[in-house]
Amino acid sequence: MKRDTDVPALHLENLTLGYDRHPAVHHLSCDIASGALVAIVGPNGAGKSTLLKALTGDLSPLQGTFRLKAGREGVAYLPQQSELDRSFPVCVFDMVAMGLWRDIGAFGGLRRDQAERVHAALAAVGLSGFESRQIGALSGGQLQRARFARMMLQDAPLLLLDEPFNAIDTRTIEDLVTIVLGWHAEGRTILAVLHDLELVRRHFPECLLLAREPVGFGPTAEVLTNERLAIARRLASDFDDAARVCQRQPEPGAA
Ligand SMILES: Nc1ncnc2c1ncn2[C@@H]1O[C@H](COP(=O)(O)OP(=O)(O)OP(=O)(O)O)[C@@H](O)[C@H]1O
Repeated sequence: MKRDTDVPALHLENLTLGYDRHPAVHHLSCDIASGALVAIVGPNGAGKSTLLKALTGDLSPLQGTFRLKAGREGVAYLPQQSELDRSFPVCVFDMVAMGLWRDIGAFGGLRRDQAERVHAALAAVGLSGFESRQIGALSGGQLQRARFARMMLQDAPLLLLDEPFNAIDTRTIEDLVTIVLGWHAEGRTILAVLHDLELVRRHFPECLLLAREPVGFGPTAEVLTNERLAIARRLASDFDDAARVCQRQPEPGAA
């Protein structure tokens, strides 16, 4: 009989994704084990954000399928930071409390224990004392800490992080990496789009190298070789953005 731990957190089968019928990611097949800590790496335009968007349900596959062990409601997604994040007239406490929306509903008030959870999440990311600050008045690093606190409260088994350390100073990156490693130690499954290969080699045991198609998936040291990185760069630069949906089948043994 299959044990629960044998079921992958994420099963991708010949997944092809794109916009307006133009493919952006081709023929991606792999199983991500429950509790895995996986970096998604690849050149600009490789399809990394597109993959995360599909996993959140924002984008329907052009071909192929994927299966989430925890279902859609078990996914927490941290998109790339944008100016839009700062434009809402909301204070840090209320923004972080949104991580509890499944428990409290759109218009519910916070119980005392829920408010304590918000304070605890703020403390865990080093933002105690910032509760009543408007989010538009936070630095980029502070805002990212608040977004991590909100994600913490979502308490999801599958976490998708899109460039979580982009434009963040070294000290903040260290603190946020520690939080990610804590989530991993709790048994959550984590997929993070990253560009800093040294950081990936130091902290992420597994890696998916993407260049519109999978170039490698597995232990980071085996995937991030000079040879594979060169293949990824070449594939990304050769890609025809105007191509129609590709009919080519995946090569045997490809990720
Ligand atoms: N909303 C969209 N509509 C049309 N094309 C899009 C859209 N979003 C992304 N694309 C295209 O899909 C391809 C993959 O983009 P994606 O953002 O997934 O790449 P990425 O690997 O995340 O890149 P980066 O490292 O630069 O963030 C690119 O050619 C991009 O122009």
